[in-house]
Amino acid sequence: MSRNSTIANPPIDQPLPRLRLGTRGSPLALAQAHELADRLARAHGFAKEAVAITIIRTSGDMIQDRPLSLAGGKGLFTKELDQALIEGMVDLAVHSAKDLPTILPEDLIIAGYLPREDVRDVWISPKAGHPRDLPPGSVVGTASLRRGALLKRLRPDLEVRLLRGNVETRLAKLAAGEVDATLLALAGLRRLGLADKATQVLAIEDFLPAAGQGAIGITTRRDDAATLALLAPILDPATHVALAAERGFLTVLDGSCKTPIGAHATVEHDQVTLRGIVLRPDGSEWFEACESGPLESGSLEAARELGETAARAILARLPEGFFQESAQENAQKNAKE
Ligand SMILES: NCc1[nH]cc(CCC(=O)O)c1CC(=O)O
Repeated sequence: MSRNSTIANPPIDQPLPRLRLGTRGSPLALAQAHELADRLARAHGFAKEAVAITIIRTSGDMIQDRPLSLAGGKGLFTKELDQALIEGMVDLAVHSAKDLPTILPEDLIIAGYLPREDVRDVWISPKAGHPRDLPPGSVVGTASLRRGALLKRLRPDLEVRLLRGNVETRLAKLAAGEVDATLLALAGLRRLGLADKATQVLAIEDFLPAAGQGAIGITTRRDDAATLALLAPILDPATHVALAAERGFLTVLDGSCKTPIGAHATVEHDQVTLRGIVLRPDGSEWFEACESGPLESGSLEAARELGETAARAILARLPEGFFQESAQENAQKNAKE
């Protein structure tokens, strides 16, 4: 660049805030990162390019051959992102809230969540419009213990098989006839522009979603006031309250991904309502709870306690040895495959 051109073209842009955003590299993670970057840029009137998206590969992305519940469970999608934040390589990280562990490293916090997408699961099958209509003995692929157990609750005769990979990979395996049907989150399909692949959106009563499903969570360093201030206008308080309740529920029960657990909280008419369920992996037995309480202003703590109360109501009713049996059942089933 010659000296002349520099003089002729003085910088006219405002200095851009440089935010480095860490994300996994899957198409869904990238779609979520772009959604966050767009919202930040719109809220502050700066160019989207001011948010530098940095892809970070996580252990969860590398393990493809076994269920993540056997590979260490929660944290596999976040550990490397956490490290990048702590080391100051990135200023914020974006996650599917569903994949965020209940405990974060001391230096990090969940700054909040974007407004939640539809929380429901969908059914995808060329063979039947609903799980009820699938021929006896058909094979359904899923990597989710929760979806497998909820499905077996409705249809004990179906075979549930492990189906891993990102959303597109799973759809390709279904199209290739590896399984007769699969279940996915509507939110993920929407973000990928693939919502038309859904055969049927499943009722929340039959398929209670995973804690955090449909929400995008953002983590930052606890002491990074500048990043937290930039995020404030785009975060959704109602989603944060609902997620606090769902995560409270999960924390008391089991964060290890070895038990099928569903949790869904809503915030309406100044009330928080949480429904939770714990099932045996084969869907033969289940335990439910529902808790409601007033929404006090800024009451993340109250919401978390509500979730914990619901979880304790279930814990009190679980047969002795429930979690060990569940983990064993899970391990045996996977050993057979
Ligand atoms: N574990 C993978 C994952 N994490 C978040 C979503 C969907 C998007 C969301 O729930 O926000 C998915 C795929 C799926 O469950 O279909």
